[in-house]
Amino acid sequence: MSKLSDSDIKRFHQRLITGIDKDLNSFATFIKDLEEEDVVELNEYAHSLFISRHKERAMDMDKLKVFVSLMNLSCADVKRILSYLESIEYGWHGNEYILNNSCLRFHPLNHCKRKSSVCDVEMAVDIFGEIYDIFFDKEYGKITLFIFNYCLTALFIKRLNQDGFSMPFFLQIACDRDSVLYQLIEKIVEICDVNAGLFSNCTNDDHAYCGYIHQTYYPTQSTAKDLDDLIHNNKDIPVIIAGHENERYYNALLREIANIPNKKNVLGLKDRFNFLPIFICPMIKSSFDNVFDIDLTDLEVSKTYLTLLRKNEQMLASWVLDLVKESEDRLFPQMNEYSISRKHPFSGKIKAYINYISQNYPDVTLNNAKNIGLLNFFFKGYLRVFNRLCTFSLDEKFACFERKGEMISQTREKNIAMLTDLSEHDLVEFHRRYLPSPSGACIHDKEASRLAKQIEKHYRALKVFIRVALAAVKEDRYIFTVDTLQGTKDTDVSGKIGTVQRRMKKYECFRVDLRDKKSIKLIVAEKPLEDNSLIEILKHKDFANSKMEIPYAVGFDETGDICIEDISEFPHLLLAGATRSGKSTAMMSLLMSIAYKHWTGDVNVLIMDFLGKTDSDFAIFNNQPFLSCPVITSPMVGLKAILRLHEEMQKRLQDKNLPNMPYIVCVIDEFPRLFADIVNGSIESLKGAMTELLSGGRHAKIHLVLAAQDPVKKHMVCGIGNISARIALKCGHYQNSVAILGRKGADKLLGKGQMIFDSHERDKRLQGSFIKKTDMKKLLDEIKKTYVQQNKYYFNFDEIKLTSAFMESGEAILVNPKTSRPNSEDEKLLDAIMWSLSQNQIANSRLQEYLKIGNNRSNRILKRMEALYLIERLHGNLGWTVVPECIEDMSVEAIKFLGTYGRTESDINSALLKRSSKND
Ligand SMILES: Nc1ncnc2c1ncn2[C@@H]1O[C@H](COP(=O)(O)OP(=O)(O)OP(=O)(O)O)[C@@H](O)[C@H]1O
Repeated sequence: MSKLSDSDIKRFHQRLITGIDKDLNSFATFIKDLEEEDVVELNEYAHSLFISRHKERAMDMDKLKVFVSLMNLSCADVKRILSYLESIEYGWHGNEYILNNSCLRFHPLNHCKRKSSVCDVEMAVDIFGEIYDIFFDKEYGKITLFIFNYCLTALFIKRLNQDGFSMPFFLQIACDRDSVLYQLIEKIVEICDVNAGLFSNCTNDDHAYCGYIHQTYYPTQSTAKDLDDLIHNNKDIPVIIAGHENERYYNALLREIANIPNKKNVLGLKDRFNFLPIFICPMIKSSFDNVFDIDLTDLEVSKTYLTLLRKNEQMLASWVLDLVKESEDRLFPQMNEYSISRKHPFSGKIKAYINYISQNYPDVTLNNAKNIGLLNFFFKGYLRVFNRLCTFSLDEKFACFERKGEMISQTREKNIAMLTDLSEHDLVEFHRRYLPSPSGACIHDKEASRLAKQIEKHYRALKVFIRVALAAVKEDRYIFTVDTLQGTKDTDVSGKIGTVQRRMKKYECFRVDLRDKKSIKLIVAEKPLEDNSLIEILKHKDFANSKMEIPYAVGFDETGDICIEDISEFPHLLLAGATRSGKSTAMMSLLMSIAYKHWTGDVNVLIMDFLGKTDSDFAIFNNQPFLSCPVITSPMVGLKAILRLHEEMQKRLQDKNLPNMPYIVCVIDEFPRLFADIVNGSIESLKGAMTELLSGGRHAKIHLVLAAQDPVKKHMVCGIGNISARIALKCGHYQNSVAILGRKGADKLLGKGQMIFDSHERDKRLQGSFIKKTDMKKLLDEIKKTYVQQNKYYFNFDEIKLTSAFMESGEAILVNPKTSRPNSEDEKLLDAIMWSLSQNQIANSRLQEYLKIGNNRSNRILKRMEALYLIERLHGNLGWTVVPECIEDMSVEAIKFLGTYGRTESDINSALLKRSSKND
């Protein structure tokens, strides 16, 4: 019964079933209840009954087939057990590898993979030359080296598993089915399949006796069957799983296999999952943490290189066979009896090597180090085969490599060591290039790793394929880098972010940062981000060491990094946003940055605040030595200040001492109000001065910072087109965002200092810096103490002088006193204003009483006074408060009105004086 055909077995089976039906039934029940291990044991028992010598194994399998057929199991079960029994026949059995190829197995002296000895150094030089040309070819060497070593590892996968090692990655390569590269990979896999025969080298008459032909695996529609086939028939050999013709089944199988390491125990595959396939597909679409994806669709391998590999296939394949058959010698030459008897002989050596890799290449992730360590470990062993083939003396030296342009002569051991060092280096390079930071590899933080996987999963469900890797963990956030896999665009990642965030409810902050052209960043945090400490930036070493002329601590970017910008580079800045969006806060930060950095008088500052509040928030800076004059709140004075600044610019441009002069930064809050309150005659000169300051100010070291709620052209009046640095805070309407940035976006900001900043770099999204008033006060006090005025060109601007100079100037707003007579309504208004200026508060009833007029008329007058910014309604309809405390607080229109009817500056001042004396 040396070779039974299937029909023989069937016939025999049938006879036995009818003959001893009863006994078989009880045996069948018995066998059905057996565990997997029991079947193994039964098989071993059968082995001990039937097998005595290796040579008889082929026949033993037939006997086993009959044995199993007797069990009266269902056809599918019989097939399963038979395939299992067949599969356990070859591959690793302890330290021995049983070949599946009858010719290689039974004709050790006469088969296609015989090795020939290397008898002299000339031959050694030739062989080393060929090895070098194959594995270290500049263009294709690294690919070959990587795949070849991966295949060597696949041969030892069972032994690795037994020693508690698993490969961190399965391998998936994208390449064209008709490419030379595909043929190259097939050839490498075939060379490394120890069982495959090399027919061109066969000296036996009938090479069908080989009994084994290497085959690529093509997935079918039954993933379970595929898996069964692969596990049983492709264990302990490298195999390609090809996905060019059956993409759907291929993807299903890849997903199943990629998930197996997680559920090996559940599936009962713990000791049987001994294969390491290479997946090859036309295009990489999937994304798994444990699949090393390499897209080589653009690589064109030369035919000459493939020919070189083919030419050497006999040598290469015979070395593989030797490595496997003599693995104890090749891989563990110094292993003593003690280590052989140990349960895990591999572990120590490989672990030490992996540690060495991760220490020597700190940028390489842990899993990559493991991969490199394992791959090069087998390559080292592989090269050692050569050593055994050499019959010449160990001490004999030969030169086959160059170092620094010179051939170096050294022993063969040294030559081998040089090649293994080279392969280590190339493998590291290869990993750096193709697997820079896979998720789950460099993510040491458990939570981050879990999060990365979740993110990938949610995106995958939306058909967006990405690989997520951790870039940094900051106190309250994770920053991931995202690599898109083929077919996925960057915009797919940002487009689906909302859906992914909704599915990951725990994380309130989920942002994609696409600014860095090279990589996408994903910032994930449980709470909305709250970096805004101005003090943190001011005390940061980058701020202290900054060589910028006028550094401004703008805020924090999405990843939590600080952002500092140079005001002198802007050269002017427009800052705009809705009310309460954070404009004043941003300007405070800018002023604090100047105060903190420049305490020797190299930057002078002018602050104007036209918000119309009685107490300007900027008043906190009054008396700070870097200020050229107290905060200006009156547009009239503002007008004069701009004219003076313009004059200063012209003066400076003629002055050769300009380089030594301080910078002047002029900050104007609610800039449009400056124009609103200036009468026609002065508007043109103000416009002209502003426009010239904006275009030429930088050359005179003068920089403007303009803030506005609504920066539409007609409000800004002067040409702001050449203000290239712009900060948009939250806008109420997208049109405002367009007015500031030229595009939408700022309308989507959340407020509270969130900003979009365009300067030399566009579209920076920042959280503006913030400092509490109390801290600001403390800090300013400290700054004041340390301030030393060193710059002798200090730009001093005296507000009082400004006011009177303005009043005296030809452009005075008070036109020809006593030239007009008021009509009766104006007369009443005139009286009402003069009377009100002497009051703190007024009420409709009191006004009626004072002017002796009725309710309607009084209401009209109050409305006109409100329009002139003279009074403001109190809460709860409790009357009006009178706004101006001094003449500078009065609007230009009001002064003009009074002037038209002959009221002079001294009239106004004496009315105001009455009020202040009342307060005293
Ligand atoms: N960078 C920031 N971080 C945190 N909170 C901020 C920030 N900027 C502003 N805020 C908050 O928003 C409030 C309004 O800010 P701010 O007064 O600067 O706005 P604004 O745009 O100048 O308002 P308005 O136009 O009414 O003057 C502040 O009181 C503060 O609480």
